[in-house]
Amino acid sequence: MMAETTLAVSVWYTLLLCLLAGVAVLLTLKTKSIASGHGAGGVNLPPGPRPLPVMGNLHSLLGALPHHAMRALARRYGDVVLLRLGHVPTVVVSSPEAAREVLRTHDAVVSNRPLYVTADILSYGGQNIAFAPSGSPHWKELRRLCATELLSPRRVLSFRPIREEEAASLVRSIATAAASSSSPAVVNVSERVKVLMNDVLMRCAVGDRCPMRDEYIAALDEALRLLAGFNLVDLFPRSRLAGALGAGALRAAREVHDRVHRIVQAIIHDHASKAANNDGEGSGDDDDDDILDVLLRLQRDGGLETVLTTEVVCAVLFDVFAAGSETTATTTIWAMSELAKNPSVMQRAQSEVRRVLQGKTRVAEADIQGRRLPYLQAVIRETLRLHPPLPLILPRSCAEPITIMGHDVPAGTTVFVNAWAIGRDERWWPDAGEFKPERFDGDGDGEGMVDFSGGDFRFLPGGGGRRMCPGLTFGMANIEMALVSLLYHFDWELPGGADPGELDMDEAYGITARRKTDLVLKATPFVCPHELVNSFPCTFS
Ligand code: HEM
Repeated sequence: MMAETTLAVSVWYTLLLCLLAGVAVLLTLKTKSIASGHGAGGVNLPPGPRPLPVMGNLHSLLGALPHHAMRALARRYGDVVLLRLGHVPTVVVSSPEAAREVLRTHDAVVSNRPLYVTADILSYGGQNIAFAPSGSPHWKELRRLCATELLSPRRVLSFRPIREEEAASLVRSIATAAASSSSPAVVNVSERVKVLMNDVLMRCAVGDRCPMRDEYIAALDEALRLLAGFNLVDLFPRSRLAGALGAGALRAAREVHDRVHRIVQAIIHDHASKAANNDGEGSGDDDDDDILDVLLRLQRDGGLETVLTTEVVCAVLFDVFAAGSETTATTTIWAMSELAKNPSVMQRAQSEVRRVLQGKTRVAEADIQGRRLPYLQAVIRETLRLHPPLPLILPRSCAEPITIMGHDVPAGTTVFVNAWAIGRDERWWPDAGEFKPERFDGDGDGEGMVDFSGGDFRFLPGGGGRRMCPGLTFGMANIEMALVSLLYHFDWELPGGADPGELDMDEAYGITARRKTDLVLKATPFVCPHELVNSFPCTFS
């Protein structure tokens, strides 16, 4: 349903763009070419395609996903390309050197996000972590809280039982489905993994007891769709016509925002009354606290650089859920897709997992911690190289004029780092299009664990610099637990004897690069989950 709506919007939008292009050509308005790379007054602008009047270079992005179209432009014009998307001057960088200049050399100047009209509504006017101005005490305090409280290694560890329980429940449901059919179960892996990650994130964020969970998830899904950008009101913020034509997106953003806000307020109210019943002590044990418990405690205690109003609490919860669930589900689904497409890699990953967990009937995190599964970790990294869930990381905005690779970039320009294109570039990754986890495997013939904490600019799944993702440790723990559980308990193959090499790997349009079609695989139980050991026969090695 949502995919259909998105498609309808894109078709409508494409038609509108074509109309605008037609009008522009008919009027034959003269425009200044920026392809030469020289702007007025001897400014050395980055090269790029010639913009049309009104729409700028939007037509250059038509017919392909934005990160694909941007890679094609980089191949033609170079690693730093200037575009005008509607009214918005935009630079796209597509090499590690250029990314280093954005994320390290000019980090302080390029660390704000452009606050599009829809993002402004959905982020409570930039009061959340992802859209707050980077120099502000508010953002600094929220980032500090992420590091020390909300997403700290200790907090991530404290969510271990939630990860284990939810992964076990996924395994149980697949095993039960397999038991009820005479042949291996056909499993919609995409749907199951999305539910798993939604449930894990929801429990970590607001606890078990959220009666409005499904409604909240649906509203957040809609919010993510709107946040994908490329709405008329975002591209033409100064145009009254675009304002009128794009009023629907604005209305939808306000409506979703109100819905999310109402639900979170009710959840907060529920938490607050439970805390009151516990004499204000939350759960009583800091390690049992969910993220909302922590935020409410900090709100009560005060003494922060910023005031945690209810709006700020809602905005931070929005961040945690919206940023955390989609990225981890998308990565897990792509990892399973690549493994299904590359059976020898699947076999090697499964052998490692089954050797380490031999004799167990359920996956406990304590058994897989540390470097016990180096090949599986290499599989996750290789997945993130080929399928970074945020292919253009998140947009940055240039506060002052800067120079990138010798090109002048004016203040106010939106900057995209095409992490997807960099990860697939033969110049830095031999056999770039192939799924070869060995390149990340310190024990194999690869170069070992490439740093993915933003220090190696060939590999930027979590972005870099001061705005780098604060949730990577949390995300990786969720992804690893899901993959280990799926690989340990089941053998997987494509249904109907389909050729693995033919598996559809197309991406859908959106803020994240998810699969276009659901991943559907055949699951044959290999190790029975604990609760079902005596219920039906499983294959044991
Ligand atoms: C594999 C999992 C994940 C990936 C690949 C990922 C990727 C990213 C990327 C590329 C950015 C933009 C960074 C930049 O502009 O340089 C980002 C920002 C962010 N991520 Fe993640 N993320 C993941 C998981 C999570 C999780 C689990 C959470 C929280 C529960 C989270 C919370 C955030 C937040 C709050 C920001 C905004 C940071 C800021 O603007 O200061 N992420 N993430």
